[in-house]
Amino acid sequence: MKIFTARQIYEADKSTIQKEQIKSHELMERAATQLFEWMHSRLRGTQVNIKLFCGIGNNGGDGLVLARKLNEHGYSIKVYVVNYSDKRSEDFLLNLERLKDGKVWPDFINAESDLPEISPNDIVVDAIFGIGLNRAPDAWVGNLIKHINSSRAFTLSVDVPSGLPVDRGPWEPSYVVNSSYVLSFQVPKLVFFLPETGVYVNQWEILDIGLDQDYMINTETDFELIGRPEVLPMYRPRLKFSHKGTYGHSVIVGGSYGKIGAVQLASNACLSIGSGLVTAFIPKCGYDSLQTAVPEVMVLTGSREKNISGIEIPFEPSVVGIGVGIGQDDDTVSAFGNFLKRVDSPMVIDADGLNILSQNPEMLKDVPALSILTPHPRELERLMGQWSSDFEKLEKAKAFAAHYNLVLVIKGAHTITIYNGKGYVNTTGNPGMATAGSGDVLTGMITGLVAQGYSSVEAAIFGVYLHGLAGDLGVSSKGYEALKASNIVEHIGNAFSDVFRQPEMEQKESGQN
Ligand SMILES: NC(=O)C1=CN([C@@H]2O[C@H](COP(=O)(O)OP(=O)(O)OC[C@H]3O[C@@H](n4cnc5c(N)ncnc54)[C@H](O)[C@@H]3O)[C@@H](O)[C@H]2O)[C@@H](O)CC1
Ligand SMILES: Nc1ncnc2c1ncn2[C@@H]1O[C@H](COP(=O)(O)OP(=O)(O)O)[C@@H](O)[C@H]1O
Ligand SMILES: [K+]
Repeated sequence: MKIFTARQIYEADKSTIQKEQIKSHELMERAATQLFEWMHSRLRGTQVNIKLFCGIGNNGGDGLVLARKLNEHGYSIKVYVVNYSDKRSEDFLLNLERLKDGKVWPDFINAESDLPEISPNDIVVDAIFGIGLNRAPDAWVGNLIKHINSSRAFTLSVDVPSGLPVDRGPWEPSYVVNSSYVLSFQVPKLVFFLPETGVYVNQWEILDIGLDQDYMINTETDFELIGRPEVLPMYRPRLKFSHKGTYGHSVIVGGSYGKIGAVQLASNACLSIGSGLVTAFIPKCGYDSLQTAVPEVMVLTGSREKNISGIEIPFEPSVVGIGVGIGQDDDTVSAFGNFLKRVDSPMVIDADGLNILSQNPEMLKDVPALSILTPHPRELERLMGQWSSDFEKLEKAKAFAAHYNLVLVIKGAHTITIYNGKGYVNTTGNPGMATAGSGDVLTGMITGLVAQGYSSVEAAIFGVYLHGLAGDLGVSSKGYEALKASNIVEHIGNAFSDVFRQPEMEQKESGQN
């Protein structure tokens, strides 16, 4: 699913109005009807106090239409107009009159007003700012937002949490509504998925308001949300007359004394995702344990006992995944540098492999084109320097990936794969996966997909998706705290099956942060 910028959403809006020959207030009515139906189908007339905070633009207009409909259906509502500017939008004004026609009289809040009482049992509708926010809210509006946040009432945000700009980080983090639930029009917004701004969104759902499909289909976006519909077409079915050679021979290079488990996890994951053959290249000390732990994996050892000082692979691997548990011994660093010079097919580089590149940036030019680098945020910072916001991080990552012609997998709660100027935002995974070794599993999975003939970018996107899904399935039996990286490996097969499961009903895009 494409992720549009605010500018593109306004264009889609305009295009819809032109094509359908409708007025903008009719589109607002359509959007707010969706909001109403969402609430009504859940509340079914429950007599709870609903407090609607409406700005003076179109987001506020949506809130006023919703208020009118709730009132018509007998809900107990109170409307507050947050009067932050004189420039009221036409559709806001039209709907203010319509609301008054229904005998609902909003309270107008300005800088001098007392803060209205909000009980934890109320439902707050947050329609103060939408995607039109273009500067920091004034201090008094910010204080109102803080007041809403401290009320502990269930807070339903219209389109976006108020105070959260959609194309940059917030000016003042405490002036952003902490939404319990965001009902976002037509398309998800990138900020829902970034670590700095995703924290304002507990759960989100898309409401289809029928924006112009031609525009949506034909407009290129810089980011895409990756769910089941996006990965299904990537799947390469296994062929009846295939054999293990059909699915590639992966080599996992890594490990050092005390960190052989990383290679065990990666090579086990590599097998479980379907690589025909897997060989691990490790220092001598890991031989017995690895052979015992994963008998299906072949093991090659270097000449040293505790770390790798030279990498010799006596056959042509389909792909190499390198770096997990490898350490940064001087001899390992030079072995890694020499190896890079000798290999020219794409590889997967993780963990200390990335740290070695950061310490020795001259090696970057030897990384084969289309290699996949899988840094967590600290490793990414070492690779490309600091950033001041998530948006800057993404721009820097795009430039870095383009400069070296690489695929960059930025790991996190919503892992983002960067390639060729685009970002692919993953939707699977959970905080149970914040556990030792889960990154090693991902390295093995992506390596195993490349071995089977997936392109680098597909292997990264599909591997990240399956990894998160395996983690989600693991959590359903283990719980968040007890989930271990090896449980993720155990669920790789179930993750494949889940991709092909027929959804019980037509899937709506929604998510939980
Ligand atoms: N494009 C769509 O798909 C649709 C959008 N609609 C709604 O329209 C919203 C966008 O409405 P608007 O463009 O009117 O913008 P907003 O309602 O988000 O903001 C209102 C106006 O306030 C001003 N403003 C921005 N930051 C401010 C600040 N810090 N202090 C004071 N004033 C500030 C701006 O001039 C802005 O246009 C969407 O979020 C959505 O809720 C719906 O009505 C219908 C369809
Ligand atoms: N809160 C979270 N939500 C979803 N996925 C997560 C979360 N925390 C970590 N992960 C995933 O777990 C993996 C952790 O990788 P990494 O930090 O390299 O671990 P390690 O070095 O221990 O193997 C990444 O794929 C990341 O996306
Ligand atoms: K809002």
